[in-house]
Amino acid sequence: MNISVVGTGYVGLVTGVGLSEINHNVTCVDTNPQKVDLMSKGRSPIYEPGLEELMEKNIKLGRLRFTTEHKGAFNNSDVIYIAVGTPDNEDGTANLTYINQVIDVIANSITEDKIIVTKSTVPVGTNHLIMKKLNEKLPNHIKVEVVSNPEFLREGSAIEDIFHGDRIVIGADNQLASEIIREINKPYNIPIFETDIRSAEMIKYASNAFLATKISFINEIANICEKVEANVEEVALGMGMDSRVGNQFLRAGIGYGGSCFPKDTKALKKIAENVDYDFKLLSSVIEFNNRQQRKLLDQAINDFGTLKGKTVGILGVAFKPNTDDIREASSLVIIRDLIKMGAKVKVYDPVAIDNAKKELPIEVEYKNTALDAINNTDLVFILTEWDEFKSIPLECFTDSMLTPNVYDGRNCFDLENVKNSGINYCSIGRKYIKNQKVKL
Ligand SMILES: NC(=O)c1ccc[n+]([C@@H]2O[C@H](COP(=O)([O-])OP(=O)(O)OC[C@H]3O[C@@H](n4cnc5c(N)ncnc54)[C@H](O)[C@@H]3O)[C@@H](O)[C@H]2O)c1
Ligand SMILES: O=c1ccn([C@@H]2O[C@H](COP(=O)(O)OP(=O)(O)O[C@H]3O[C@H](CO)[C@@H](O)[C@H](O)[C@H]3O)[C@@H](O)[C@H]2O)c(=O)[nH]1
Repeated sequence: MNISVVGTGYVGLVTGVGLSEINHNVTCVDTNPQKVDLMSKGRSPIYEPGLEELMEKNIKLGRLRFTTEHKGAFNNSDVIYIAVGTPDNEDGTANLTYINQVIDVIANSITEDKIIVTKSTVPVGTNHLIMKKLNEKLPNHIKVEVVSNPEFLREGSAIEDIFHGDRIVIGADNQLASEIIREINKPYNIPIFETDIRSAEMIKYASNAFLATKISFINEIANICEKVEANVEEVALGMGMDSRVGNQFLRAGIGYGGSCFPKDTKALKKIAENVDYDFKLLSSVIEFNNRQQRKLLDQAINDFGTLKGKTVGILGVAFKPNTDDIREASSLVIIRDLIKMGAKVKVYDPVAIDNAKKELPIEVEYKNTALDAINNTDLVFILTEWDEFKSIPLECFTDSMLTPNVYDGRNCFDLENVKNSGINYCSIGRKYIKNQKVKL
């Protein structure tokens, strides 16, 4: 099948690469010429393990190409996938500017019937609006069918997810369109769930909101564990053995971030509000997560009175390991506040430094190694659980910090090992340890 994919962020690029790998002819279109140039050479603009190898392979085989020209790409394709961003507006609603731009460019470009597949996460009702707008704008002899095909990949394991995901959701009103999209996806050999368009749109938001709720739930349990001297990791293991609970998404930490959970929870709350439904549970999840992101910072302020003038090392800016994405990362909240308070901040991340430089205040100092970021600091925050950080010998903290105060937001170290290390260690949901009260 000949396919165009519009937008080459995480979803568009991985979708294009995945479809080419299962033998479709794919043209990815993006408005950003620098990105298109880079991708045409087989280079990925995002850090995603395994992605470049597949890009190179499929470009060589002639099944994957990149362009800035929508019209040519669309008219050589049977199906157009939309994968542009749907960021949040200030009020939390989904911003459909890029979707609307794509509607216009499709309406001005196509010369025959097409199937449009929406990969972007869009509020319930949007796919019907896309179909209505397109059919109004297009000449009478050209018709489009719109199919909702939400994406569930996770950053950092996108390649694994695209080929081994739990399900592919196809929401369609038109049976023929649904069958064509099912056929396109068949080689993935992943269970396909066919449903109506609105339910498909809701499945995406409900899934993300549910996972965000699960994380917030374990984080609240973690906060109680600290007070009753239980260990949240043990609790999560014990809970997860119940298959009704499930053992995933029970890692306690400093809250969820990323390009999806924060914006999609807010958008779902707004979707509910628009039909006069007060989604109280989700509002509380959002509010709680905002507090949890600051939890260790508040703890440090509480411990030391003020962090003004202190030298602080930061390990990890990415919102999770194996990605260079820093969108809505808990690290951003903490680093910005530290700078505002007058702390001196030294930051290290294995791959996200370039993105951090674009986002963070200019006062932040960037280091080339974890050790450089730790060296001569009064306290260290661990904000992403990169494997590299988990293997730092504990002596590095005691030997090179001015005072070994470590605030570990991702529970990277075994408590037993830390206990005898001489580190003043604070983690999440595990008994708070301070060997000695050190005033900075
Ligand atoms: N990032 C994820 O892990 C993930 C996972 C599942 C679903 N989603 C959803 O997928 C959608 C895309 O997310 P993303 O993170 O990949 O987006 P992104 O914002 O990182 O990238 C979007 C890309 O679209 C391009 N673009 C914008 N307008 C265009 C146009 N008119 N024509 C061609 N290209 C255009 C931009 O240049 C950019 O490269 C969102 O709705 C998101 O919620 C994202
Ligand atoms: O037990 C856990 C699991 C995750 N997180 C945090 O939750 C956030 C999101 O993690 P994850 O879901 O692994 O990454 P994303 O790439 O944001 O993927 C989510 O968002 C995507 C975009 O919608 C969906 O496609 C995926 O299915 C969904 O998992 C990160 O900050 C993680 O640190 C935790 O704190 N504890």
